[in-house]
Amino acid sequence: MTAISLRNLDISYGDTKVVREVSFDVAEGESFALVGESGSGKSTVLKAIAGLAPDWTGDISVLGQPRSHGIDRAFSRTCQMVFQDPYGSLHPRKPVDWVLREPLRVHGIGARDARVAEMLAAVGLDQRFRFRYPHQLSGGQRQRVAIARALMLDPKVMLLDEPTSALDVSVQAEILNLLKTLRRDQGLTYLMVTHNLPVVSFMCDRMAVMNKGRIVEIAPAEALHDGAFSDAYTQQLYAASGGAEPSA
Ligand SMILES: Nc1ncnc2c1ncn2[C@@H]1O[C@H](COP(=O)(O)OP(=O)(O)OP(=O)(O)O)[C@@H](O)[C@H]1O
Repeated sequence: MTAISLRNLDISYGDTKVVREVSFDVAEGESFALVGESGSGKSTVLKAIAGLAPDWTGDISVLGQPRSHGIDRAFSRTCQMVFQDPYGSLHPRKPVDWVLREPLRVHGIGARDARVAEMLAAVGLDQRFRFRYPHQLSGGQRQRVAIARALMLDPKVMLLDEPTSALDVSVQAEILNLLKTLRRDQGLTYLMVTHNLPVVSFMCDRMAVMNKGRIVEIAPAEALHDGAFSDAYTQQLYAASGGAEPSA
């Protein structure tokens, strides 16, 4: 089954169109990367899927469910987003326990204690972390909490926006390994934005390359082993990265 389907997606901020005619499918269970230079529109595509981009046209569907404009509760149960800066999804004055329960409260779901314990364990945090505040956590621990929060509603699709680029290199590897394990154990589909080709090589099955708001090439991640890309822009990106051997 197709997990994410985008057709002719155009996205604007005011009068400026920043994403043009973007179409691709991500299969269920697949890990798919969106790569490209800064400003090419990668994060904006994720935001539109998550309902955070105000002005878009085209078709977005997740697991066969079309996305409407604005807040879509049913949609957010199946599809959750993790941001580069985990502070974005953690309330600075609330403890981890509160942060993890919040999505359940919003959706009126019970069995909260057990779910909090289960998700903390799934991201490798001990139960004592429930009572810590975001400022008492390391960057890697904050990102683990943000991932646990995203998983609280048992989503099938995760939108990952540079989930490790704000972290130290050794912590990046830990979080990438965690994401890999969670994908396998929870049967998740990933759509991941990154500018880091080694991360694509380590984490992803396929990648779409964006340049100035458009997709210029969709290729299997294996192409990163020998740089066998058909598009000139992709070849340039590959050369600029100095190759793409896995980093973790
Ligand atoms: N809230 C906003 N208002 C106006 N323009 C925006 C807004 N957010 C992004 N843009 C513009 O949209 C374009 C695409 O931005 P986007 O963040 O999607 O790029 P990106 O490829 O994810 O870049 P990066 O890798 O730097 O995050 C850029 O020109 C950016 O300046």
